[in-house]
Amino acid sequence: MKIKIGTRGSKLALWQAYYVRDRLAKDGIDSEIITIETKGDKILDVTISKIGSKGVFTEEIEEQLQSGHIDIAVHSAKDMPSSLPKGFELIAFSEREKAHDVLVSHKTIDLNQKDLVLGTSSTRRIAFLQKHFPHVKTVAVRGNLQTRINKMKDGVCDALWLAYAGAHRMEYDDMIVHEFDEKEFVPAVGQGSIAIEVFENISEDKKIAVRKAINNVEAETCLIAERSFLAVMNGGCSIPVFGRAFIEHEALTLRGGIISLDGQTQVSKTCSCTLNAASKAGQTLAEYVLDHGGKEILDEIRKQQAID
Ligand SMILES: NCc1[nH]cc(CCC(=O)O)c1CC(=O)O
Repeated sequence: MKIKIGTRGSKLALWQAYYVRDRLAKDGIDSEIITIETKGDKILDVTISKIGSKGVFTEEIEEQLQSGHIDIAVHSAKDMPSSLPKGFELIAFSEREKAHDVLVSHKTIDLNQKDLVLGTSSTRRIAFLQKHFPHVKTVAVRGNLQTRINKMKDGVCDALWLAYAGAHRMEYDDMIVHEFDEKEFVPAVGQGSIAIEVFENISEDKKIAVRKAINNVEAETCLIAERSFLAVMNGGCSIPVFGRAFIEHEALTLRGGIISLDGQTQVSKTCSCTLNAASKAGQTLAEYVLDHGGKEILDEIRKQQAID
């Protein structure tokens, strides 16, 4: 059996693809990596929230899955929309890296510093910043991590606000100058996990083998909770929705919510449930958040984004 692995061509995407290749190799499965360029890689001059459409990093890859040119696609779980086009499915989630956010810089950073500028285009991060450090400015810095680091060194910003997982995988540990507490700066749904996507035409043999080699049941259970939360919140990547589940003592805890773009209003809640109730817990949590002010925040954001 040989598995054709599709991936984006960025260094982080390739890291993830190599990780998957190595896991498959441990099970004696041969594989080949095929890189695919996506809209999200090509359009670098506007923020992702302005490109707007869901799946800017996934569409071209899904075409290759559908045509059978690749068997599986490797993604950052965080980049995956909560509902996939018909016939597509996530069949495995890798063991999770630490899910929190960090600041990466070539100099020391003091978040209380007046004229500080942070590089991020994530609405979730900008909203959290407005809430906790309203004096700090942000600037959108797009491109792969290496490009962003170079732009920062050129003076575009003082530090980049990144997922620890990406910074660590790209070996920028030495440049991590601040670690955000994930209880307050709750990560995006899926952050730190790698997801395997397939199309329904894949053979059952391949599907079982890939799942066995890659899937981590704990991560999968957490991702089921987070993604069912996201599905009900109906948030694309341009909505400041956050969600993070973890497992402790055989119970699942899920924290999730939404924050207004100006950081003034946040609706969030933490709940616990048994492991087999993960999907239901995500749904119930989202319904709670929407009913307790989340719906108004979402409507307001949609109105603003329609004007932009
Ligand atoms: N938004 C793009 C993206 N998708 C996944 C990661 C990081 C790695 C991960 O969480 O899997 C990043 C960069 C970032 O947010 O810093």
